[in-house]
Parts: sequence; C-alpha cells; structure tokens
Amino acid sequence: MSENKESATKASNEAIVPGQALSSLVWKGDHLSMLDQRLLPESIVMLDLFTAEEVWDGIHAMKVRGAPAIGMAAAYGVVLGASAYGGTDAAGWLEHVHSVCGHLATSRPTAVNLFWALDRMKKRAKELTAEATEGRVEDWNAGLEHEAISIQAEDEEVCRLIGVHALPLFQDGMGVLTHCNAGGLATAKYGTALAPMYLAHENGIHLKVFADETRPVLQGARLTAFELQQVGIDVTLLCDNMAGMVMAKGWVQAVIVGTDRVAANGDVANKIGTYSLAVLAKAHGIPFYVASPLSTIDLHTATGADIPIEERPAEEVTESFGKRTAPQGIKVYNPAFDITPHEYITAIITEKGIVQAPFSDSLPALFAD
Ligand SMILES: CSC[C@H]1O[C@H](OP(=O)(O)O)[C@H](O)[C@@H]1O
Repeated sequence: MSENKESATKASNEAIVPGQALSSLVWKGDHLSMLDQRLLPESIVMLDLFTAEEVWDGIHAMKVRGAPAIGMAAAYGVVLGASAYGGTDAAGWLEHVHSVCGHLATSRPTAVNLFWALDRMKKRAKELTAEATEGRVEDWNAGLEHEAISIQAEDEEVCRLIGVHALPLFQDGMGVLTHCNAGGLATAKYGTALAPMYLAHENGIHLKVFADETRPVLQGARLTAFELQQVGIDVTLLCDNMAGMVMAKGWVQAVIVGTDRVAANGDVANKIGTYSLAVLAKAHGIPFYVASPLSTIDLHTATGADIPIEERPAEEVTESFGKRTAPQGIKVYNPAFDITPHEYITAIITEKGIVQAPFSDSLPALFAD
C-alpha cells in the first residue's frame, strides 16, 4: 500500500469502447478507481478514491450502486481505511478496522451484501491478527487487500454461474422483462438478473430483452439499456407503466430481476416497482424469477417486513430529467425498494442452482456443505 494518500477525489474521463464491458470498480494497488454510474450513459468518468470516507460517499451518493458492487466497494473501503492506522499493535489495528467497518455500514441500509462484505473483512482481520499479534500491520493490511480482491474475483464467477443455471429457462426468441440494473455494472461482471442474457448471447441464443426505465433514478434507461446495447443484445426500453400492456400483448415470457436482500422466507427486496411487476406477471401467467447470489440471501432476516427500506431524497422525484417537474412544497414518498412477497416468486436463481418454494426449506439448504 502506498504511503502517499490524497484526500481530494480525482476523476478521469474514459472513452466508450463499443462491445467492451465497463468495470464499476478497479483496484489500483493504492486506491480504488470507481466508475461514476450517475453520469452514464453520457459520460464515463472514473473517480480515484484514496480514503474509506470517499468510498462511503461513493456508496451513499450512488456513484456505485447494485448490491454486489456496493459490497465490493465497501471491502476496498476497509482496505483504504485500515492503511491509515498509525500504530503497530494488533488490538488497536483490529479496533480501527471495526470502526472503519462500522462507518461504512451506515452508507446504505437495504443491500445485505454491504454487511456481508464488511463481516467477511472483519473475520479476515481477526484471523490475520491471530496469526501474528505484533508489528505486522503491513502484512495485515496486505491480507485485507487480498480478501477484497478475492471478493471481487469470486463475484464474477458467482454471476457467471447464475447465468449458466438460468440458461435452461430460456428458449431462442423469448421476451424477457427486467427492472432496474442488475447487470455487469452492479457486480464484478455479467450481473445477476442480466447474467442469463449475457450467457444466452455468448451461446447464440437470441433473447428480446425489455428494460423498464426504473424511475426515479433511471437505472434501467441509463444502465441496463446502455450495457446490453453495448454488447449487441436486443434490448427495448420501456417506461415503467408500460409493463402491463407489453405483457398483455404476449411479448414477455419471463420476468427476471435482481435483489438487494432475500429474507429467510423468500420475500425479496428489490428496486421500487418490482412488486408491481410481480403482481402483473402473476396476472398474466408469466414466471417471475429472482437472480440472487448467496451473498444476498439473509437467513437472519425472517421476512420482508424485517428488511430496512431506504428512503431517498424528494429531489429524485421532483427534479427529474434535469429540471423541476413537480410543484414546490409537494409531499413526496420516495422508498428506493419494495418487498415482493414470496408467493409471487416462481424461483430464485443462485450460483448453486435454482430453488423454489417452500423457500424456508430451500434457501437454508443452499448454505449446507
Ligand atoms: C445486482 S443487485 C442490483 C440491484 O441494485 C439496485 O438498487 P440500487 O441501484 O439502488 O443500488 C436494484 O434494486 C437492483 O436490483
């Protein structure tokens, strides 16, 4: 790790290379290069982050977003935070790492991958100090760096496997509707909900993807439409309120979405609007799939009612499309996520295979060795 820290975030503009996937997070050895997803698809700007605080802000402000990407960013935030420790003793270093983790945990509340990654970094920190208790701060920091890099590398393989397991659900020419962005931009590569689209594309299977624009932050329009178009996958952008009509026309044979947290009973938190889609899918007899890595399954949270739902600033709703679109002083309700009850979910696609109801049995079984 470099001793040469900088507090000001730097940005660099990158060129759009058609067909080339963008990486949301690139570890540079002494800092984290983070793609500012708020600026897509107009600008590709990589932010150079040197401190845990800058990573906290990157997550909080949704410069990086998507459950697995949030977890990966937080892990690198721990690495950056740990490197600022000035002492040499194990107890002090461990306390410092826990304090960094505690702060990063306040960046966003719903995606459980954030807490999963922080728990994993704390566990690794404890193991490292148990191995050598004095004067090994550089080794401990290097151990944390290795752990964060592993989390990112594993996520790519996990997402690829989700795509592999989903492939039998799709036939050539099928229409598949998705919501928000659970793609490569939200993960290390491939995505969760979009992994099947990428794997189908790689295997010569043609899918017609419908991407909801996903108000109010427009992850579907700005990110999903962008990343699928970049690699030449057939994608059509829809306003959120068009899904019912498109289903009624018979254009959609499956809905597949990502998730920020799956409760032990199979209830799913995902981007606001997901619940409406699930109800519409049921009304039209269309299977509704949730793509979820094991790191997003939270067996400690009993039901969807126990999942904390983030509420975001009113301006996301009242100042859409670069200008004021609602009256001054209007009351606004802006939850970032909703809960889809497990009854609406046909199956959950994981890196270990596809599971169905009863989820209270099938989800814990995924964690058995
Ligand atoms: C692969 S998880 C993607 C997940 O993240 C989104 O939330 P946000 O953009 O607010 O971080 C959304 O719920 C997606 O399904």
